[in-house]
Formats: sequence, structure tokens, C-alpha cells
Amino acid sequence: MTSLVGYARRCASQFASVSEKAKYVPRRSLLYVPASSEKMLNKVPLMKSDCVVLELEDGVALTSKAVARSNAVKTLNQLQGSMLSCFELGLRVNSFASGLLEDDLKELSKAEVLPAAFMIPKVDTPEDVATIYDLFRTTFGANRITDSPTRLVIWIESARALLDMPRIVSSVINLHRNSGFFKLDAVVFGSDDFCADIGAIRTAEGLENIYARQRFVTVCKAFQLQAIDSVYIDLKDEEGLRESCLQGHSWGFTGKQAIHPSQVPIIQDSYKPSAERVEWAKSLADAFSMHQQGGTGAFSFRGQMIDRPLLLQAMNVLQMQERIMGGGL
Ligand SMILES: CC(C)(COP(=O)(O)OP(=O)(O)OC[C@H]1O[C@@H](n2cnc3c(N)ncnc32)[C@H](O)[C@@H]1OP(=O)(O)O)[C@@H](O)C(=O)NCCC(=O)NCCSC(=O)C[C@](C)(O)C(=O)O
Ligand SMILES: [Mg+2]
Repeated sequence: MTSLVGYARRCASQFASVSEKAKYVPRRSLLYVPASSEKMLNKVPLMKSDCVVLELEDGVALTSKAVARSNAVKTLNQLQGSMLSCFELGLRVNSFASGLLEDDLKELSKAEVLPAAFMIPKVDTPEDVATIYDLFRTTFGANRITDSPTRLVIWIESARALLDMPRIVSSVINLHRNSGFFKLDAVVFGSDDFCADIGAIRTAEGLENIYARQRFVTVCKAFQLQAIDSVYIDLKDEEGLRESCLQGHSWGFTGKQAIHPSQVPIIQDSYKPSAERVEWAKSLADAFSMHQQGGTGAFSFRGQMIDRPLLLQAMNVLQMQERIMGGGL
């Protein structure tokens, strides 16, 4: 069978910067596993969520932070080199403002391996970014955090962070370019903390978050980053979860956070590219390749003007489809 990513790669060769997209990590569902619970951690190798997050922050009580840190180190060491059912095993540390981050990093630096993604909540200002980097450098040493395949995922969770989001994201991207620190790949919207910050009352419909989610997704996409939508906290309401996923997907979000394994199949299914979308992406990539060979840049395809941004969208669809089919998720 012809590789779908082959289509994307053929097109990608036209643009050097586009070829970085080849390392696409699907994050339709991002499932938190509180690292204080050994019972939950034991399930990690078989979890079929695109991304599994070893959680040290708000899913762990203050009194259990030490045990959670040491369990996280053990889990990273035990799972290194193992076949996991997820695409990415991330680790969410405590925020800089909590005063707990330094202790997290000191303990985590004892692990033989780094997680596939470091995940940092409540990044509120560009200055936070510089301080967080300093903490990583002093605890891990510059060598371990420079030019590493580990990716970075950050959370936007306050009014101030939402307004300052372009500067925050730019400073993380520039840090990677200038120092080789982990590459930013995705940004997550922390709607619970955001609602608390602005004094909104959380409702099932989520009207209180509409502006925030739209601004959030727009900034993510302006920087070509994955945008991960809010947690759906009503564990028993499968229909409500599905509706929330379909809305997020149609607004441009790439995935959604999950707090319970039962939410994962609904989220993953909702964020899977439809057969029509895959067919559109394949045909567009073919047409793009053909026009490039013929020396044409912009062209019309099914009544739409096609240029680089639409090619990027098509590549994301194809790469996600390829990874999902290959990984059996
Ligand atoms: C809600 C809870 C307490 C219900 O936990 P439970 O044990 O009462 O649920 P259950 O239905 O009885 O569980 C069934 C089975 O699934 C297991 N299980 C259940 N959940 C998980 C899980 N996540 N990972 C791995 N395994 C899990 C559980 O251990 C059990 O296993 P068993 O059949 O062998 O006994 C539990 O699901 C949980 O702790 N979830 C994670 C909570 C968390 O990490 N919250 C923080 C992230 S969200 C957040 O911070 C906000 C945000 C983004 O920042 C912002 O919007 O601001
Ligand atoms: Mg939060």
C-alpha cells in the first residue's frame, strides 16, 4: 500500500521548513495518570491514549508530591525501551509559581531517561519561561536538555497568560532556536484554572469559555502548534463529552484532555480524521505535487485556491492518519 506520509513527504520536499512536520506526534487524547497512584501507573504500558501524562500537578495531593515524584522516576526507568501502547509518554510537573518545580526537577534528574515530553502548567508570562529554563539547566545540566528529542508542552490557564499568549509562545520558540532547549509542540488550555482565575461559573455548555477557547486555538494555529482542548469533568456524561469533542475538533483543536480511561475512546474517535477528510488530503497532496512539477504555485482544487497553509493542513491529516493506522490506536 502506498504510504500516506509518502504523499506528504513528496510535497514537503518543496519546502525545507515543512519537512519538520514529518515528526508529527498525534495527541488526540491526553490522559492524566496521577503519579501518586501505583495502581494507575501499572496500567500505563497498555493505555491506548495517543498521549499519556504522568501527573505531578493538581491531580496529586500536596501531601503525596514526594511519593509521586519518586514513582515517576521509577516508571520512566522501568518503561525505557519498552513497547508502549501510546505514542507519547509525557510528564506534567508542578508550575513555577507553586514553588514545587525545583524539587520536581531535582528528583526527576535522577531518572536515567527523560520523558518523551515535558509538560509545564500555568506558564503565565514570558519571564516565567526564562526562569523555568534556568531551573532545568541548573538541575539537569545544559547537556541533557540541549538538542534532545524530548518535546515541550505548556498550559495556558489564566487571563494574563491568555492575553500574553503570543509573547509566551514566541519566547518558548525562540528559546529552542537560541539554546537548543526542548521544542514546543503543543499548548493545552487549562479551563478549570482559567475559570477560577476570571471568576466564571463552569457550566456544561461552556459558554463562559467561548472567547478564551477561540483566542487560544487561533494563537496556537498562528504558531503552527497543536491546540489541546479543555477537560470534560462530568465522567458519566458520554454524550456531552462527544459533543464537546466534535465542537472542539470543528473549531480547529487537535485533541482534548482526558481524566479517566473511559473518556479516551470517545475523544480519539471524535478527533480521528474522517474518511472524506483523508481523501481530500490525499487528492490535494497529489494535485499539489503535480502543480509543483509543472511550475505552478497556487492553483485551484475543488473550487478552492490552494497554497502552502492548506498543504500543511493536508499533511497534518495524512500524518495523523498514518500514525493512527500504524500504531493501531
Ligand atoms: C477522577 C478519578 C479520581 C476517578 O477515579 P476512580 O478510581 O474513582 O474511577 P473508577 O471509575 O472507579 O476507576 C475505574 C478503574 O480505572 C482506573 N483509573 C481511573 N482513572 C484513571 C486514570 N486517570 N489513569 C489510570 N487509571 C485510572 C481506576 O484505578 C480503576 O482501576 P481498577 O478497575 O483496576 O480498580 C480518576 O479518574 C483520576 O484520578 N483522574 C485523573 C485526575 C487528574 O489527574 N486531574 C488533574 C488533571 S486535570 C487538571 O489539572 C485541570 C486543568 C487541565 O489543569 C485545568 O483545566 O486547569
Ligand atoms: Mg490547571
